[in-house]
Order: sequence, then C-alpha cells, then structure tokens
Amino acid sequence: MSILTLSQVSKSFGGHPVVHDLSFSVRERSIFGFIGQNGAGKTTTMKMILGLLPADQGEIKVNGERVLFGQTPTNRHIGYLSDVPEFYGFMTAIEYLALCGKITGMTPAAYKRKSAELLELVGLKKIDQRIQGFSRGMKQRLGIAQALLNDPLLLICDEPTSALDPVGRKEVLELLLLVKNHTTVVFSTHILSDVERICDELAFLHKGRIVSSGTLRQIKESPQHSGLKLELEFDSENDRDRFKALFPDSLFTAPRTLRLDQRMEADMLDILRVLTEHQLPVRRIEKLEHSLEDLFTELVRE
Ligand SMILES: Nc1ncnc2c1ncn2[C@@H]1O[C@H](COP(=O)(O)OP(=O)(O)OP(=O)(O)O)[C@@H](O)[C@H]1O
Repeated sequence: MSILTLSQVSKSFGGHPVVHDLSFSVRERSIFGFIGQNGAGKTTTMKMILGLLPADQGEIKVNGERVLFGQTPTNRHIGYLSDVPEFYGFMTAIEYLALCGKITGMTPAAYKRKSAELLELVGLKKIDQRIQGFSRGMKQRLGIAQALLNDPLLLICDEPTSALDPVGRKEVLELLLLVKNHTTVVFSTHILSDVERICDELAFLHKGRIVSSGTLRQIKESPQHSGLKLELEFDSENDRDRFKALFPDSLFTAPRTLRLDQRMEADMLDILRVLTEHQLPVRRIEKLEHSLEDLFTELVRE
C-alpha cells in the first residue's frame, strides 16, 4: 500500500511555476529518495505534503487521507526532520525528548518508555551531556528520535545529511535503514551516493518536474539511458594515444585509460577488431554501469 501519494500537484510563486504536475507514490516501509539540484522544488513539495503551503492544483494523500492546507490532520502520521534541526542546547537528549513528549500530549510513562527506546535506536542512550556539546551527526540522530516519538507512519527528512561529515552521514544513513523496518522514509537530497546506498525508489526532480523515477535498477535500465559506456586500459600512454587517434571521441579517465560513451553492444566487437588490426594490446576492456551521477547529469542537461 502507498503511504504517500501526490497526484498532478502544481505550485507557482508570483506566476512562476516551481512545481509542475507532480505525481508519485511511496510504498509502505520503503526509503524514497527525492533528488534535485538547488531550487528544483524539493522543499516546496515537502512543505505542501506537510500542509504548510497550499498546492495550486492536484491532490496529496497521506495514508489515504487528503492533506489540507494549515493544521492538516494528516500530520499526525508524519515525523519531520530538517537539514539542521534546532534544539535547546542546555538540555540533555532525554530531557529534550521528555519536553517534546509533554508538548504533544503523551503521558509521562509513554514518553519515558518511547524516549529510552529511541535513544537506544539512535545510539545516544548513554550520552548524558548537554545537546550544545553534540556533533552535527549526533544532533541529526536526536532529530530522528524526536521525529519518531509519536510513532509516525512516515518520516520526512529534508536534506538530512547535507550538513554532515562522511562519518556523520554514514551513521544517519545506517539509522534510516533501521528506521525503515517500521516507518516509511522520504528524504530529499542532492547527494547521489546517499541515494545509491539506501533508497528503494527515487524520483529525480528538475525545474519542478519529475524527469525520471522508479527503482535504481529501473532507472538505470530505462531506454533513456540505454547507451553503453566502455572503458579501456592500455599498457602504455603511447598505446593509449594510438587508440585515441582512431577513436577521437574517447575521453581520458586516468593516465592510461580511455572511455567511450553512448555505444551499442555491436561497437564492442568493432573495437576488438580495431585493437587486433592495429596490434594494440589492452590491459582491460570493460562495460561500465551508469552511475546515478551520470544519469542525473544527463537528465539535467536535456
Ligand atoms: N515563498 C517563496 N516565494 C517565492 N519563490 C519561492 C518561495 N519558496 C521557494 N521559492 C522558489 O521556488 C524554487 C524552488 O525552491 P525550493 O526551496 O523548493 O527548492 P529546493 O529543491 O528545495 O532547493 P534547495 O536544495 O536549494 O533547498 C526556487 O527558485 C525558489 O527561489
């Protein structure tokens, strides 16, 4: 079942379209990556999902219920994490979660039990220092605990790793993988390696439109990106240059390595024939898989 569905959602600011005819759905207990460059419309879309901005057209549903602008009841199903969450620095993590529990009307027994469980999950159970001494990664993990306090069906994270160092990023990504066991996760990002690491499905947003979506495999195998990439490694720079003269469109990727883009399967045989005819020894010839970064670069160039 889909936990979040957007159907033909559009939004303009001052007559300038920012999100256009957006439709996608997110499966229960999956991690959905919402990818786009700065200004693509990710935050605007998330704000509409949270009822903080009205959509001009279309419909958004969370757990089958329509999202309304303003105090939308659908937010009871949602936990939200921003890129740089704010806390009261003088509190400890347990005190802060207790405060959040009280504000949201949980009983002391319920927030104590849930806080202990969540601090264990995010790896902060034994930390009794004040939040002001936390690293950014620790703050992000506390932000996830806070967002999960009310057992939401959906966790929405806006660029959750963009302000973190590689260690902090890895910790947060591993945590999101754990969270997926009981909560669906939607996260926006422009860090494509994060998406490759943890997402089940993804959508590329470009200038307010979805230009590609599906599982990583579906996207990589879509006819849009069917061209092959071939990489050849030579024994010497001289051999490399001889090949380059025969295939001027080949690109340097390392001192003795060249890459050919947008090739067909049949080109491989052609290349092997040329190598034999010109007695050009190769150390390695390889079909490369498109990285998400290649696909994204290709999509935003179109
Ligand atoms: N309240 C607003 N009024 C006018 N224009 C806005 C408003 N909010 C966003 N925009 C514009 O809408 C476009 C999309 O912005 P949005 O913040 O949704 O992009 P984003 O994909 O989240 O980018 P980033 O990664 O930079 O946050 C941008 O051109 C932005 O300037």
